[in-house]
Amino acid sequence: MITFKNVSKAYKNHHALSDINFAVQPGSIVGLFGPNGAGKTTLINALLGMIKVEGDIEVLGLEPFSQRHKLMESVAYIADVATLPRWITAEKVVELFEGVYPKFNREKALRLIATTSVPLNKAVKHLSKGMIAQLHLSCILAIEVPLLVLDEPTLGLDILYRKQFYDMLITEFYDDDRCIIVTSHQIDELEQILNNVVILSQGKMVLHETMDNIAEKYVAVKVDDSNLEAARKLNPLTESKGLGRTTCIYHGHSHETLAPYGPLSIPSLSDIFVATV
Ligand SMILES: Nc1ncnc2c1ncn2[C@@H]1O[C@H](COP(=O)(O)OP(=O)(O)OP(=O)(O)O)[C@@H](O)[C@H]1O
Repeated sequence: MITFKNVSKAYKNHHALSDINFAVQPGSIVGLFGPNGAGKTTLINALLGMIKVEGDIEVLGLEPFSQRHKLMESVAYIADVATLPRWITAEKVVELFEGVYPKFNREKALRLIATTSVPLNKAVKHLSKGMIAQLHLSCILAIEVPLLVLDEPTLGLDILYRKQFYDMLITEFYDDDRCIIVTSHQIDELEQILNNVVILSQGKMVLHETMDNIAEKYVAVKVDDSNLEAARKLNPLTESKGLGRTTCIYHGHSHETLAPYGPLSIPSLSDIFVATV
């Protein structure tokens, strides 16, 4: 669905993206992570044809920059859920989405809104932030496009709404023919729903793996302090100190090689993030 070949973007002397290569298949839910300034928004802007870049990008068979108008018929892009015009009613928000997105399914949106506590006749400014998020989310999930791009969608929402957001994304939007790209700084919350991970650092792609490969290639070992010197000889990516034990993250060693140094586990995505960035 998406192919990036040798994609770079420079602003004056600063490389916001450097030689990015990756491909995304239908059915992918891709987590796009990176520290502040890593290039995530630039990558999304390139993907949506909002900026001109060096290299080749193909999204749904189109070249985004020159064919953006056509591409936008098949893409929904949402940054920051819970930012809707405050002066219109919830019902008018549904109309607004219908006007903006050709593939908006009004009946689905109304059905999803009916499962929330959002009253259709109330102005957005009279709804709580959580209700606004539910309203926005119900509308987003009713856009029937193959590609959904979410840039920090749950910013400012509490943990319950964030969880509900991701649950609904899977149950109400996802299927094998669609693709979701989502950026967030809350890495571990997304871990359960992703099947692909891209990590950027200083404009470079430092990791692009399926979640299955990550579970195979990365191992966390709780090493007793008495074993630490020996464990260090295997070049852990990171070490984090605990009481009497140090957790070392390794890449590319077999479980047999690492087992003598302590109990093994799959590292969390945030541990891998820290280790790679
Ligand atoms: N229009 C622009 N002009 C000049 N520099 C820019 C422009 N847009 C982005 N940059 C620079 O490119 C780099 C990548 O920025 P980008 O916004 O893509 O990062 P990000 O990963 O989305 O960061 P954050 O997590 O903070 O939103 C940054 O150093 C930024 O200052």
